[in-house]
Amino acid sequence: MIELKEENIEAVLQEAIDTIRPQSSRLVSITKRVEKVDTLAFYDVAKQIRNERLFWTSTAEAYTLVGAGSAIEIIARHNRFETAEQIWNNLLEDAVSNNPYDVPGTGIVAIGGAAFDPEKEKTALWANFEPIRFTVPEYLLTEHEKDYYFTMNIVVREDDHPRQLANQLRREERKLLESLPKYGEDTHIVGRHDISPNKWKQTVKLATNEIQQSHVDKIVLAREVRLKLDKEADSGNVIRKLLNTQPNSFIFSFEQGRDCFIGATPERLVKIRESSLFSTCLAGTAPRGETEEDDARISYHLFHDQKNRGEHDFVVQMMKKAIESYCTDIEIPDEPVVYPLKNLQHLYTPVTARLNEGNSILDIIKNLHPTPALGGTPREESVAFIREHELLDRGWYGAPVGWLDNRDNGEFAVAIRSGLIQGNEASLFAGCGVVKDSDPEEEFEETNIKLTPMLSVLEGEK
Ligand SMILES: C=C(O[C@@H]1C=C(C(=O)O)C=C[C@H]1O)C(=O)O
Ligand SMILES: [Mg+2]
Repeated sequence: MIELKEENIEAVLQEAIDTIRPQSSRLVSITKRVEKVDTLAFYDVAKQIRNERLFWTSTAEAYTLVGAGSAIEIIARHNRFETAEQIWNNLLEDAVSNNPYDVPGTGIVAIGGAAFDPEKEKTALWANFEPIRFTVPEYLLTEHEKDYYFTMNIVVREDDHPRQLANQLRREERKLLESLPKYGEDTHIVGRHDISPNKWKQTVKLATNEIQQSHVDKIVLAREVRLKLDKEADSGNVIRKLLNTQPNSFIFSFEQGRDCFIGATPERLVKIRESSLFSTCLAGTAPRGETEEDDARISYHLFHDQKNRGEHDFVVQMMKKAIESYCTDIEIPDEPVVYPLKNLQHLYTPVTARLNEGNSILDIIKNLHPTPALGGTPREESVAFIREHELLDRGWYGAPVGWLDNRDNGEFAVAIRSGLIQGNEASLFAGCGVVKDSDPEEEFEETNIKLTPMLSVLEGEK
């Protein structure tokens, strides 16, 4: 990759075009620091110029990425992680980057996600979501420690005119950066259809039988709820409400035309910064209490409950084993803590480690996904059970979503507490870890509380 230090867009484009290989194209990326921008206003106005929008925020760190349009798409079907990595590396080799800032998530950044299980038959619901897909947005806004950066990614060809391109970029930049926040209307739920609750409970029973009779220890089973809304949902407004109601979460949106996969997940899969690795084990669930006392009592119970501790421990053990092969200095506390969210609380164990050289974030995701928090343990058997018995196409639900940049930074979360919105309809998803002594009614109730965050924003609360 060529790194340029040139302020003038036209000159950067000219130089990239002058040195292009004949009959080829090349990515040019230009980053600058800008005044404070309202990230939701940027997201909102983006829909006027492109029909693809992306949003990612880590609320705990006030870190946000907002993307508009798509300069490059990385799509892979077979050997999806390796293929995506190869396309990404080839792209970077020939790209021109003009980014004077050493800030994670600026410059050439690919944002995207993957399907939970590419071997499960895909239904029409997820037609627009590939087994793996990353987008390098045409326009990217990065908020990092209260500073704002704007990146333009342009694919140039040898017969392009730098001045024309630069003029268009400046026009669209002005539009994106100078808009005022404006939100779409709230929706209300006018129809709800839980897909086959009784059959789902029978599948939980089947899973507990399987666990009791075989060497399988845990199987995560999810279900789907179909909603009808009184109007088309505005994803910017949904994001705003998730930001208001779901602290300690990763709030994400992947929108293409009428399809929008959106959610607020508390579960980090992996974060890489300067070869430090951060991950989390999150499994074991209880509701929040009505009063402080009640809440403390529930939390105490969750912490001491053998069934939940078992569910959690399978994730910790797997995580330990998985990262040992590519990390040193691994630190995992012996006991979880209780992690409170707005509608529920989880058992939570943080993981930190130092990443050995030569491992990319895509290698790690490939190794970790699915953890026993979303698949089960052992991995192959539990995923095979899900593939055979679960009554839905998970699509991107339960799978990694996030971003990586050209300086080996990146972060991925597990896409739970989420839904696929399509105009005035939506599918929400929630699952839970089934272990040997799981009770189908209780697990069903657990999925209900996990659906609450998305249900309440689609019902127009806050
Ligand atoms: C599968 C989901 O959540 C997972 C299952 C949990 C559990 O069963 O206790 C807890 C957190 C997540 O690991 C979901 O929210 O859909
Ligand atoms: Mg559970």
